Amino acid sequence: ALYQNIKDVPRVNFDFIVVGGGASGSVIANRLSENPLHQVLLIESGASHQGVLETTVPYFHPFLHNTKYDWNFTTVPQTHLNNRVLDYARGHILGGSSSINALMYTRGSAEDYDRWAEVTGEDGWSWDGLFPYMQNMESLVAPADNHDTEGQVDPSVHGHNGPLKISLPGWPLEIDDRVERTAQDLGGDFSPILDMNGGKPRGTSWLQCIVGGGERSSSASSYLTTSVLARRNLHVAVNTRVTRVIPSSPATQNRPHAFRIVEIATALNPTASRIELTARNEVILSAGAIGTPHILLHSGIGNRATLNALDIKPLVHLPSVGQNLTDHALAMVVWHVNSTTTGDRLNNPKIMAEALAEWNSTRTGPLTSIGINHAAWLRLPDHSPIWETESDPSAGKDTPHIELAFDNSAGITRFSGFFTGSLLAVASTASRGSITLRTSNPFDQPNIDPNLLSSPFDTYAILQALRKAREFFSHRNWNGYILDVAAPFTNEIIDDDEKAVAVLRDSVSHQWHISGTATMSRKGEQYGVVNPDLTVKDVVGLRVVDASIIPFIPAAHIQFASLIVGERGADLIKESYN
Ligand SMILES: Cc1cc2nc3c(=O)[nH]c(=O)nc-3n(C[C@H](O)[C@H](O)[C@H](O)COP(=O)(O)OP(=O)(O)OC[C@H]3O[C@@H](n4cnc5c(N)ncnc54)[C@H](O)[C@@H]3O)c2cc1C
Repeated sequence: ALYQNIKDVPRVNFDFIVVGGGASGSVIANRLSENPLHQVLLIESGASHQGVLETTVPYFHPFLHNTKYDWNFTTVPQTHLNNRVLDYARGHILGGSSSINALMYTRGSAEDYDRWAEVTGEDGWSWDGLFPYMQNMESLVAPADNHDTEGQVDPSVHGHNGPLKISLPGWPLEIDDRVERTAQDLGGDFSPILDMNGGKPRGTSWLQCIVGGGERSSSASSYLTTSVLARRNLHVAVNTRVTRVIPSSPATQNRPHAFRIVEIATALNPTASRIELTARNEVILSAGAIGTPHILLHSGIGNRATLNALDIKPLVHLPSVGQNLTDHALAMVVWHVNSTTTGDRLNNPKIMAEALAEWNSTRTGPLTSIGINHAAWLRLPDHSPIWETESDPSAGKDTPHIELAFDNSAGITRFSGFFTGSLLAVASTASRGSITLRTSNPFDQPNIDPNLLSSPFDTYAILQALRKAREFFSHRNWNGYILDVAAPFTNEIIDDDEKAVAVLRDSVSHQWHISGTATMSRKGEQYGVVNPDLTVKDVVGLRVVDASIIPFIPAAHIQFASLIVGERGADLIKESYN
């Protein structure tokens, strides 16, 4: 059942306590409670997703930022972005960031996951090892407009019976045909491919979205459905913050600390009284790549010296907690267009009201989409000058360095006028940042430092993404449609390395793909936070299952990766207890 307050949860002995009901945590809670003998408690700091319109209407995703459904984090000043402080949205709601994200469904390359297997020495993390979970996880369903998707997706690489609904965009854009023709005519790295999610994403293809029947398929709406919530052995408490995990038995000479107790604030404020609950088997941290290291550090699991400096008693010296933070740098370039019917027309309240009425009555129309129907995943050429000084951060030759996603509007920047352009992202990231504590109060946000564009590779790659987008939209297929490039860019700026990089440093943000802050590594390895089975190193009774454990970020939007970590993580836990 779902409880609004932890105090309402009937006192049962929980076998598993899952902290955080986000993309990964919802999967864990579902899969572990499939066994009626397992008593599972899921604790989520945010509210329930049920009845929140903005989480259901795909087009409304940006409207969830800076609301109570967002943790409303900010980064530390970004040294390589002219010291700008960036907003850092994270879902504060059941389903976590999967309830507020931009719904793009991308897996990355097979090589991305094969690299996970290589660094952990555990074949189960390879693409082939994960493939059965991909099939079990998804249902590829019809797009909202029911159009024929032949030639737009490869059904053989997708699942058809899983909880997560994915589909092709259900609202055609006036640029679709030009995008397709331009990819074909330019060829080379832009060449069309059937499905970016088949393991070899390089090229241009139709985007898949985490949408079914015109609605968002968050991990809450897909894995925590009414019937799952009705399981007698699954207890979900929302509006409940975990502050720490606490040793249930102290370390001795031959036995490490056991961390099976969670400390919980009885209300969402720092002075609220705390209660403790104990898991018979395990506590599973799924609080996301900010929340999980935050909890670990407050629990005394982290770098001994920095914990001491904050007067937090260090219990387990794991200096990698909070390190290795990886995100994708993101920018956008748009052109004015000779049209008044781009996605920007939805900024007109009357047109928006009509679109909402359509969505309400039939779950069709523009609001079923995110306004992006295609993406291109490109590599920098082998002869690129960057290789003289920088090594290749990608997982291999089938793995892209940059992403362009073609938007028939000014996208999330939403200035007035009519536009078409592209998101620009560094898909294989070289920069690394960190999460560290500011204070010993678990209610204070940590220092979040994605350290964007700290690597010359990332800076070079986002510049090349900008130029590739210009190349794409300069093709004659766009004659008569594309007009001038919009501010802050001009053609002169795009052509000039120094000027373009200066503008990028003023406009780049992150792609909300924070990961890697409790990374997995081989058993016995010096660095890393969790073992390949996701148990926390040097303790018992505690695992991490969320985007924190990702050792190298895939060249993709990473909800897929977070879900697959949840699916395999659940299986690893089941193996230990069945
Ligand atoms: C704005 C935005 C846009 C994005 N766009 C895309 C996209 O288009 N495609 C894509 O694939 N990915 C996208 N992502 C990324 C994707 O959503 C995340 O990578 C993924 O959700 C991470 O999963 P997670 O389980 O690690 O963390 P989350 O999904 O963030 O879940 C963590 C959960 O833990 C809870 N929690 C944290 N701390 C505590 C605590 N102390 N006590 C109790 N509960 C706690 C949180 O409230 C949250 O529910 C986007 C993310 C955002 C924020």
